[in-house]
Amino acid sequence: MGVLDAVGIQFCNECNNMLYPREDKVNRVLLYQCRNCELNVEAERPCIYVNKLISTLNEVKQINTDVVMDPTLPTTSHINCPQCNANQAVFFQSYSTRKDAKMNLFYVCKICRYKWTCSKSMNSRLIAVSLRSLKVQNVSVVGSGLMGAGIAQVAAQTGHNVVLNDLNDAALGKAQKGIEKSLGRVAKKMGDEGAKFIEDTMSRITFTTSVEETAANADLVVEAIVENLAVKQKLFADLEAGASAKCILATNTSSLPVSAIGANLKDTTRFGGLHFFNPVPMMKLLEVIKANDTSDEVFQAMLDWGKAMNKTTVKCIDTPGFIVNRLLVPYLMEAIRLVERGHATKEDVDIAMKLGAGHPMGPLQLADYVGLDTCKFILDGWHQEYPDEPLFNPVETLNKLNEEGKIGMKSGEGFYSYKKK
Ligand SMILES: CCCCCCC[C@H](O)CC(=O)SCCNC(=O)CCNC(=O)[C@H](O)C(C)(C)COP(=O)([O-])OP(=O)([O-])OC[C@H]1O[C@@H](n2cnc3c(N)ncnc32)[C@H](O)[C@@H]1OP(=O)([O-])[O-]
Ligand SMILES: NC(=O)c1ccc[n+]([C@@H]2O[C@H](COP(=O)([O-])OP(=O)(O)OC[C@H]3O[C@@H](n4cnc5c(N)ncnc54)[C@H](O)[C@@H]3O)[C@@H](O)[C@H]2O)c1
Repeated sequence: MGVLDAVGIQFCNECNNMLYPREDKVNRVLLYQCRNCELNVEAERPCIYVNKLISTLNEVKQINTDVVMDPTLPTTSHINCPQCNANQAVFFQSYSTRKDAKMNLFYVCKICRYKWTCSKSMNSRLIAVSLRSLKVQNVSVVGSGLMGAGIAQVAAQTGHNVVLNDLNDAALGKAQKGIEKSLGRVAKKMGDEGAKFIEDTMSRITFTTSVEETAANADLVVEAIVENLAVKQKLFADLEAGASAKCILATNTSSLPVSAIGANLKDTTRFGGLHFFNPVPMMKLLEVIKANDTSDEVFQAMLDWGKAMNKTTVKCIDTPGFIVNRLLVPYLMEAIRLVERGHATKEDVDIAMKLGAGHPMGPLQLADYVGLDTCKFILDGWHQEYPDEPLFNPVETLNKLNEEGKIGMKSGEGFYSYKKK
């Protein structure tokens, strides 16, 4: 872009008009001020990017695609990119000196950086939605394993500032490599913009072993550590001690009661469940769980954040397995029982469910993918809790494979072998 005056564009929370940056010279801080109402707020960051546009026929060409990194700009998930179809675009209004010029909105895709414009017809709704989702900007993720790394990656991809926490540097190093690898798979579909996309995304993630640093500036903390009630409860006590009063605390548990995990918090209204699916970058669903005390405001903010993460959200109360796992656990276990009874081979069960029910993986493949240790852990827990429910009865083959250390893809063998030949 040529040499243009610097102006950050943000929209007013009160009346949806544009906010203008202004320097408070006495206190030396950057402010955003509305020219329509009284709103006058301190900018979250003392920095604005250049995205002023000259209203000419070539407006779109003049947009600097670096605006996707501008933390002051809203992001919409309600419009799909005409080039790559992703629904994560930053948007802003045109600046025009001509009286007769229509007000246009300009979009830049956060994924492939395609630039486009369209008229302002739908913008009130768009802006309202985006402002709500912007409430959560700083996301901390605790546990950098399979799920935590994926959640951190998607949060960073969608423009959040992310802190990723684990117990030691070895775990964080592994997570970093995993995220880079996954981003590489996404980026290879982006052509020339791919390398920059990886760099930008990685630059938004801070890796730490400090719980204090994890809690300090977070608007939302998502916990994805080991599936153990006491360990999770202790972590949340530590997080609550270091987090701001309005920080939302959420668990990604697969099988434990959400309310029990948050039971010892001083403020249980800010706590709920955010259940992601593996692999997080690919799976489009997020289950949002209202625990016993989750406030309506917190629940809405979690739903909004799910959209900002580019996931489709479904709501569920705090019931075992929520929606997906309540149906998936019996289904996977019934598939194993069917093979145990000798009614069909494991290969045929998997083919049948792929081709006959349209599933991307058959149930035994999926059990291997999830991990047979995880499957057993969930089943045993539910069997203990609900001994009269035959769907949760122990499954012999599952126990045997676990005893043999064949716990699925991650160990190289489960129902199938994944060893490189
Ligand atoms: C007792 C029971 C216990 C239940 C436990 C429940 C656990 C939990 O609570 C709930 C769950 O999560 S339940 C589990 C819920 N999960 C399910 O149900 C999963 C069901 N499975 C699926 O949806 C598909 O098989 C996959 C999406 C996994 C793979 O897709 P595919 O087509 O079969 O095979 P492909 O050839 O490999 O990949 C194709 C392309 O996809 C892309 N890509 C893939 N992974 C990526 C990543 N990590 N990053 C980035 N990109 C990734 C990539 O572009 C790749 O191309 P490339 O050229 O290779 O780079
Ligand atoms: N694997 C799945 O398919 C899946 C899907 C949805 C939800 N979940 C849930 O997500 C959570 C994590 O599962 P995962 O598969 O990512 O596990 P994982 O074993 O891959 O990762 C867990 C990570 O948490 C770290 N950790 C343990 N205690 C910690 C602590 N006190 N502080 C910081 N880090 C700690 C471990 O070092 C490890 O890196 C579990 O609650 C699980 O039920 C798993």
